[in-house]
Amino acid sequence: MSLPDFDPARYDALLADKLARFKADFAPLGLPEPQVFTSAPLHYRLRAEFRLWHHAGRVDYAMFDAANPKQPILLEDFPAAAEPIARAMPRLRDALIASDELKRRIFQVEFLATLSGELMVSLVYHRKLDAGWEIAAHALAADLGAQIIGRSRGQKIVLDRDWLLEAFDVDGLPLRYQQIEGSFTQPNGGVNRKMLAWARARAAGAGGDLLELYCGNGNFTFALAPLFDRVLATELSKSSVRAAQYNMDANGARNITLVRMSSEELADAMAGGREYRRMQGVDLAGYRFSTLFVDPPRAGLDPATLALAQRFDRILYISCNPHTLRANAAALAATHRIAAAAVFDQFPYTPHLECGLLLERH
Ligand SMILES: C[S@@+](CC[C@H](N)C(=O)[O-])C[C@H]1O[C@@H](n2cnc3c(N)ncnc32)[C@H](O)[C@@H]1O
Repeated sequence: MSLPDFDPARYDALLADKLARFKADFAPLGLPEPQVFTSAPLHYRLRAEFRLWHHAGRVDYAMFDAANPKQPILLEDFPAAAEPIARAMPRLRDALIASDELKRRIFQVEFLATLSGELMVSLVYHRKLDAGWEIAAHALAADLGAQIIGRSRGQKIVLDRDWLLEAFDVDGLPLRYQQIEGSFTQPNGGVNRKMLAWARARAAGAGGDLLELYCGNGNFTFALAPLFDRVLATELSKSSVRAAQYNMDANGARNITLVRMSSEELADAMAGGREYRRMQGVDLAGYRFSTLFVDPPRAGLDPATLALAQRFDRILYISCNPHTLRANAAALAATHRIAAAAVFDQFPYTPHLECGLLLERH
């Protein structure tokens, strides 16, 4: 795949193509007309990662085209990057060029920004980082107004904190999220807010309790929890669960139980399988689940989780991969129909499309 051409003049036509493909793929499953949620055409990405290319005494941001992987494409800027990243990019490059401590054997930089305006910059090296690096990095952190992390093999130096605090509202509901370096967060902040609002609108009125799998740092959990009596939310990644725990307090959530468990384990526990120590104190049988919410990785739902989903009257499914979503929806077609659909243009100028389905029992 070649690098995207970020041309806002092409935005509408590219999205129309993706939408047409999505509608054609899902038509045999009885897809209702999807709601379409657009992205900002530029400066929409809250995460960006670049290689750093050393040449002629300087260093530049580089990306590689899969068709020509040995030839770096040097970048002056990155039009997709959110404003805090776009502002920091030239300043960071100039600071690297000016400081041997910061520049020596650096090979990668990862940016994470928030809608609340925070910024984290992870600098990744092929050498051990020492006190000299830390002094230079402190000056850089002050200059950029950013959290700086230094990484090399087996080493991670955090100058202040390795997380950001995101803050925004959805439907007037204020939401706060700790986002830990290296953990999953939705890349397109504006589109993420639209996904949260769509999920809330589809979940409204269901009542009862919610079971959520793949909850990450609680991105959807805290937006959906006020619509249900109780929520049981599960996630595999330790750091995401740690962030979700922090976010319980940050959002004043009182009706959520969070368990670190894979979807396969949760499906097994719900099917009356083996006893899980992590489920001690959780009265699974006491829940009155009306709705299952899933936002799985690209692979979609595994067979055990699909079998669990079959038992729910309502399944709200957010997916970053229409192919696995289609396969899962087809597997559920005997029991569930598609009651509502949406596409979210999280990844403009690429073939990727985020989508959502509300599946209801026939
Ligand atoms: C697409 S992300 C969604 C996270 C969250 N819903 C959000 O909006 O930020 C998928 C999440 O599934 C988690 N995950 C991956 N495999 C899993 C599994 N087998 N069981 C449970 N969670 C898993 C990942 O750690 C990641 O947090």
